[in-house]
Amino acid sequence: MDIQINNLKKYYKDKLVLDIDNLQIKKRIITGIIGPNGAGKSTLLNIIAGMDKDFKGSVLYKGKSIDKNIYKDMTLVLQRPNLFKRSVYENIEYPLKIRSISKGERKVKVENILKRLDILDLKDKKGHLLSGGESQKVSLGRALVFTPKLLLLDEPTSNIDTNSTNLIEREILNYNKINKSTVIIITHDLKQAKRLCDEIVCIERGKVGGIDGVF
Ligand SMILES: Nc1ncnc2c1ncn2[C@@H]1O[C@H](COP(=O)(O)OP(=O)(O)OP(=O)(O)O)[C@@H](O)[C@H]1O
Repeated sequence: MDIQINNLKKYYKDKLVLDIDNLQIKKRIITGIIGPNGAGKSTLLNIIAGMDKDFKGSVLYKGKSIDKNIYKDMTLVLQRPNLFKRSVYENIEYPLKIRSISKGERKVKVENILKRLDILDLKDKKGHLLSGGESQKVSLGRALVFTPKLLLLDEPTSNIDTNSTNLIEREILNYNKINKSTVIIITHDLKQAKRLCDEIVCIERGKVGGIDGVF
C-alpha cells in the first residue's frame, strides 16, 4: 500500500468537505479519483501531496506521516499550473537542476520529454505566456522528467484537444508501466478513467462512494 487514509476530516471554516473513514491507494498502479464538481477531489489530492496539513485524521505515505520526505518522491501536476517566467526548456529542466543532474544529462532528458509530449515548438516560449492546454503539457513534462515515484495529476487533460489527450494518456500509461510508479489521477471523464485506471475511487460530497452504475 502506498497511501493509507484513516478517519480523515477536512473542514473549510465549519463546512465539512472531506469525511473519509478509510481509503487505501495501492502502489505501482494507476488510481482514478472521480466525482462531481465540489465533491472534494482536489482537496483530497492536495492533502495527499502534503500541500494542505490542516485536517484531522491520519494520512500515511509508505507507512509514515506525510512530511518533507514525500517531496523527493512525489510531484503534483495542477489543473492550472504555475510555470516560471522562463523558457519552457528551463521550466522542464528545473527539477533536474535542483537534483544536481549534469548539464549534458539534463539536455538529453528535457529534449526527450519535449519530443514525447510533442511540444518541441514551445521550447523557447516563456512559461507564463502559454495557453491553458500548453501549460498543462509543459507542467506534465516538468513532472515526468525526474521520474517521480508518486505522480499526482489533477485533471491533466481538462484543457487539452483530442489528439494531445490521446498522446498524454499514452505517456501516462507508459510512464506507469516502465517506471512502476504510483499514479493518482483526478478526472471528470469516465471513459478516460476506464482507459487509464486500474482502480477507481468515487468521491461524493466528501465521502468515498461505490462506483456501481458509474460505467
Ligand atoms: N480554499 C477554500 N476555501 C473554502 N472552501 C473551499 C476551498 N477550496 C475548496 N473549497 C470547497 O470545498 C469543496 C471541495 O472542493 P474541491 O475543489 O476539492 O472539489 P473538486 O471535487 O475538486 O471539484 P471540481 O471537480 O469542481 O474541481 C467545495 O465545496 C469547494 O467550494
